[in-house]
Amino acid sequence: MQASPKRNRGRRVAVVGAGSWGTTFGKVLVDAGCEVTILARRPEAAQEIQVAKRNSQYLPGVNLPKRLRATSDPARALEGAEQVFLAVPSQSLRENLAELESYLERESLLVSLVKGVERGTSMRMSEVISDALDLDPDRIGVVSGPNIALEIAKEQPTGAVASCVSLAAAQEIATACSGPYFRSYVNTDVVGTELGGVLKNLIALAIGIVDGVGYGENTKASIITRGLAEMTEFAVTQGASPTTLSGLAGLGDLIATCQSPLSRNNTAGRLIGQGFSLEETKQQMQQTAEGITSVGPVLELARERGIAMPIVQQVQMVLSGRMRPKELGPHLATEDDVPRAELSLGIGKQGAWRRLLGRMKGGRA
Ligand SMILES: NC(=O)c1ccc[n+]([C@@H]2O[C@H](COP(=O)([O-])OP(=O)(O)OC[C@H]3O[C@@H](n4cnc5c(N)ncnc54)[C@H](O)[C@@H]3O)[C@@H](O)[C@H]2O)c1
Ligand SMILES: O=P(O)(O)OC[C@H](O)CO
Repeated sequence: MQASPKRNRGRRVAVVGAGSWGTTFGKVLVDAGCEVTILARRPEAAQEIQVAKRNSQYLPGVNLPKRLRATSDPARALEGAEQVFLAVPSQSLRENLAELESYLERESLLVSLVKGVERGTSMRMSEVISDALDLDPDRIGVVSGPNIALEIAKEQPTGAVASCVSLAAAQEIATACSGPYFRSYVNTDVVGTELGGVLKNLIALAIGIVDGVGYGENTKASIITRGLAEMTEFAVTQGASPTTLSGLAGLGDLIATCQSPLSRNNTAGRLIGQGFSLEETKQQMQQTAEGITSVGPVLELARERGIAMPIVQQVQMVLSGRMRPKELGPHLATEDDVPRAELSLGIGKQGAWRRLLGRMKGGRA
């Protein structure tokens, strides 16, 4: 299916959040042919996008499309919007939803662009949406992939995955956000698509840390490779399909985030690796680095499922000052320090890879 702006003619959508991703995604949707209004928290931000077609704080030097509208009035932003894309920091999604609830159209799809989990509940964002708005899962979608905002704002081509338990809804979402430089594929694995985006941030923090220390490509390649195994085992125990983790929303995003100096998670890790404290790092960063808040809830879920995540665990220890950055590496030894087969992390009797391999041996996978 060749995406064409014509397919989206008359399709009204809204984007909540006028930061780097919300603004960029608004442009993606306009260039895909949709009628788009961004809901900005600050009236001045809405005014700058609406009038000057700029977002100088988050996307310096980028000219936004003339047809992109912005407002700070939720009623105007959400009126007639058949899809509402959410691009606010994960820890603020619930409060944003509470403010928006009374303005949402009855049939609208809610689509998370957010790559974090909620502290306190450890919920993924689709779960937060469902919990906060009591929506059926077939009205909740996710878009995720190797999507560094500034590159896309400059119209550099990329792909993403639009996911919903309803394939028809996933296709509607993918159609809305497929245009000349942004191509969306579909799947129905919301858990895997969402967790790919959450977990790659944690591995990107690790990469930033070792980069800041001055370690080279062997260390980084080992962390990326073992990090993907760790991501996959975790996601599969949460109900994801392993194939999603080897697609755009998993491996694809992992590569982009670990390689790009534009990544905020990678940048935050690098500052910590260079010797800045977590507090100093947060002060220097003017934007959202979701991995910093996701690391605790992810490790909590991992503990509940009886799986270990050695790299993520080390990231948490470095962030909390319990491990020196230069000690972080692909330390994949388990407590008993027994060498393991490469494919299996060999952790926990219920390890997902172990089950998967068992099924493969039995000819069922
Ligand atoms: N920037 C990217 O390249 C990119 C790409 C894909 C996904 N994402 C994800 O999108 C989400 C948003 O990221 P971003 O890069 O746009 O962040 P950002 O820091 O650039 O912008 C966040 C926006 O949310 C708004 N906001 C609304 N309520 C808020 C509140 N209570 N507290 C703080 N801010 C509030 C801010 O005003 C701001 O406009 C994150 O989960 C991120 O992981 C970002
Ligand atoms: O800048 P980051 O680290 O939040 O990463 C941005 C996107 O998630 C990359 O796909």
